[in-house]
Amino acid sequence: MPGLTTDGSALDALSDAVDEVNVLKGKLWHEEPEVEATKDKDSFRQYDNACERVKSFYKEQHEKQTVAYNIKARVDFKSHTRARMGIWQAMEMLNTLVDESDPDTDMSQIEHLLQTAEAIRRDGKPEWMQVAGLIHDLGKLLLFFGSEGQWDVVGDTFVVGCAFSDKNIYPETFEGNPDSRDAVYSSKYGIYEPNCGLENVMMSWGHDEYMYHVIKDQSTLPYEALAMIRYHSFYPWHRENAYMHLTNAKDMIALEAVRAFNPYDLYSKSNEPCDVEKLRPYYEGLIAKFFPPEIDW
Ligand SMILES: O[C@H]1[C@H](O)[C@@H](O)[C@H](O)[C@@H](O)[C@@H]1O
Ligand SMILES: [Fe+2]
Ligand SMILES: [Fe+2]
Repeated sequence: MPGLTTDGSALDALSDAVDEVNVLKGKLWHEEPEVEATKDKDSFRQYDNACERVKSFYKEQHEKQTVAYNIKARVDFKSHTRARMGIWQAMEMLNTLVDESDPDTDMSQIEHLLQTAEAIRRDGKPEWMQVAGLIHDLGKLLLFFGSEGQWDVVGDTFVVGCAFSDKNIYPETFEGNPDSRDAVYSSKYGIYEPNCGLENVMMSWGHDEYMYHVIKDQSTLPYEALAMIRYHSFYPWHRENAYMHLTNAKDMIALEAVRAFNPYDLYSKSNEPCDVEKLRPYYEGLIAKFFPPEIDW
């Protein structure tokens, strides 16, 4: 700040205050997530014995998510606004989608969003985190906004532009991706510098990345909420520790956030359906705290 002089003791006081805020924040959301699941937690994400629908989804996705496609998707995204509507309206619009990549839920998307948010709320987590749960999959609206299929909307995400990690689901299916035969794109660092930070890498295009770009300047949600949304499908990273050679110190904050969020997203899928109309007033109140009535999509 121009003209502001800070002596040593003012800096100490500031750093104490930051510590205090972190402790408070920590109490609120880093602590061990407690989420009930009505089935065994190890029975989620069983891809070896998943149905054909899931297997053929990933084969197609892994073959088609190339660097060239990802650049095109970002240019398309920036070139126009697809819709203007509020968050609740977006949730209703999404409701007709059946996610072909998901072995764990047959529920509608609005149910899944409310189940995630409700699990976070029951565990006493802050409002911004409940909102992150409520909206984290809204990027699947891409399907109604001219996506090429489900392969560029849903499923786990990974990095393009460098070697595909074998910690991805069905890693052998990347053989059909032309980038795996490109000398640069198939090397460990590819087009990236070591530890350049995830902000500087190109994630496979889909609902996480799209939703992050939609809300980053249109809501007052904190960085941790944006990270939860942007990386919630990046299982090879947040669950398997892959791609760490590209991450930096800031990403460790994102990682902590995504790991705190993940159990609510995954394990709430087995829970009882929610009463949408009963919950609506509560969540509309929360949405209004972080979003204007309508946003650009
Ligand atoms: O099946 C997918 C899963 O692989 C993703 O990681 C998740 O974010 C999607 O919402 C889901 O439905
Ligand atoms: Fe998702
Ligand atoms: Fe989800």
